[in-house]
Amino acid sequence: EPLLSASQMQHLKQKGKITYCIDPDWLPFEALSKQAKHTGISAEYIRLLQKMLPVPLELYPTSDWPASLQAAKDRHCDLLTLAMPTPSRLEYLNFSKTYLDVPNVVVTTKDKAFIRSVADIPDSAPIGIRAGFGTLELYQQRYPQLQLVPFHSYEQGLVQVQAGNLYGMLGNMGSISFSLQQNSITNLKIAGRLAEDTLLSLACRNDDPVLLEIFDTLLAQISPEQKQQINNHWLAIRYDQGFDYELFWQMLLAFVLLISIVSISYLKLKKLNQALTEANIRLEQLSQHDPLTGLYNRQYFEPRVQQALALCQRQQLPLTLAMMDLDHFKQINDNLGHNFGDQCLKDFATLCQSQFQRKDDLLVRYGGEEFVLVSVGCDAETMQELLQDFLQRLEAHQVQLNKQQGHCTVSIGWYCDIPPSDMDSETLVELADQALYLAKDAGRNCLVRSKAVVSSSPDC
Ligand SMILES: Nc1nc2c(ncn2[C@@H]2O[C@H](COP(=O)(O)OP(=O)(O)OP(=O)(O)O)[C@@H](O)[C@H]2O)c(=O)[nH]1
Repeated sequence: EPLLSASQMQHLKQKGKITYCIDPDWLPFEALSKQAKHTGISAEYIRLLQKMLPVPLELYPTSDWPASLQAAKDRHCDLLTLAMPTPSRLEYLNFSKTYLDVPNVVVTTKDKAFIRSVADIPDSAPIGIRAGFGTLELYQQRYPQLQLVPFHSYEQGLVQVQAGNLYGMLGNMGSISFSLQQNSITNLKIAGRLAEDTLLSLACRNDDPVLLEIFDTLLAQISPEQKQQINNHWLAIRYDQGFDYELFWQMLLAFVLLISIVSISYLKLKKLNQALTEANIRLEQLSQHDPLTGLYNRQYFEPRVQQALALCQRQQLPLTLAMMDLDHFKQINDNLGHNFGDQCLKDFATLCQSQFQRKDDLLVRYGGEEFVLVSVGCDAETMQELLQDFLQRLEAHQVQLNKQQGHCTVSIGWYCDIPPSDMDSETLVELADQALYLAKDAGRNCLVRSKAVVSSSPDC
């Protein structure tokens, strides 16, 4: 089926040819080459349209765009290839449906914020725009608050943006990108896309309404794929979205929030860990120490004495184990009260700690009023002196609680020797214990060394 009706065909044949005007300097959309040839996007559309027409499409060359508009007004040409419908143009032109839709963008220096709409352009900031184009008319009408400064070329405007005299330059993405590339401008950025696109149509002289019908029909024949191919050829210029400050701040805020949450959680966790560590230390303390005297308890003693024994056996060192039992402690309790008894135990422990201060000395509350000293490496002579001195210091010490006063003494059975390799800790304790009984038997407040159990008399 033919595209055009018989009457439309007849009309065209009567005309003989169709003349058109272009903007001779508006790449990538259209231009006249040095060889006076029509080039750019509209040239490709003209080629496609020509294939569907029975009569030639003929370029009517002009010196500039206003001259093309004037030529259309004067009916020197039947068509304008790419034009925006504006009220003034509608007086002498009809416009086809939009066949080219190009985003409008704003170019600024790189330090400016991202622009999403006209509202993001600061008040009274001068914005450059191409003079004589439909876009100027459109923005003047829609946004009277904008300080639009018309320029006769994009280049002139962009230079002013670079110089800081303009906040930005507004224009369609195709022309702007082309101008940036042509002039090798790299210190500007496309700061944002505006809501309104440049919608371009084919304009036909309005005294010949059949022309509009014909070109609307023919343009509808051009497939989206063909349009895409043309666009890809001329408009596929990658452009920098610019630095999105809004996104940057949002991301920074999110980052700060995240860091805060992590830090707070970390601090809470650290506090909990600290509390846990402290609780563990306390627990360990409790599990290893006697609460009344602060000395190690019997539970702690068992593995330690085995370690000390093994060490001395291995390294042939003298090992001391002194079993110390307070004398007549029941009587002290009975006569002066249980609290006074407690005070005696505490004072005993304090004196003991001050007497046996070596790093490896182990002092243990072994039972009620029974204590053990384990010491590694000290020879028997020195130990004898230390223990003897301790007996005297304890005897001389006055225990005081409230207004009560008293003294306590201790009996000590002690082992001090390089332990034989077959000796175990139970035997060691037993030897000291036996010596302690001898010390008790000998009248208390004295020392008995286990080795000398049989042969020597107590050292009381
Ligand atoms: N105040 C007080 N007394 C305790 C504690 N643990 C044990 N005792 C008492 O210590 C006394 C030990 O008495 P005994 O075993 O008869 O020994 P003793 O009276 O010291 O007699 P000898 O050891 O033979 O000199 C008992 O009366 C216990 O109640 C304690 O933590 N505090």
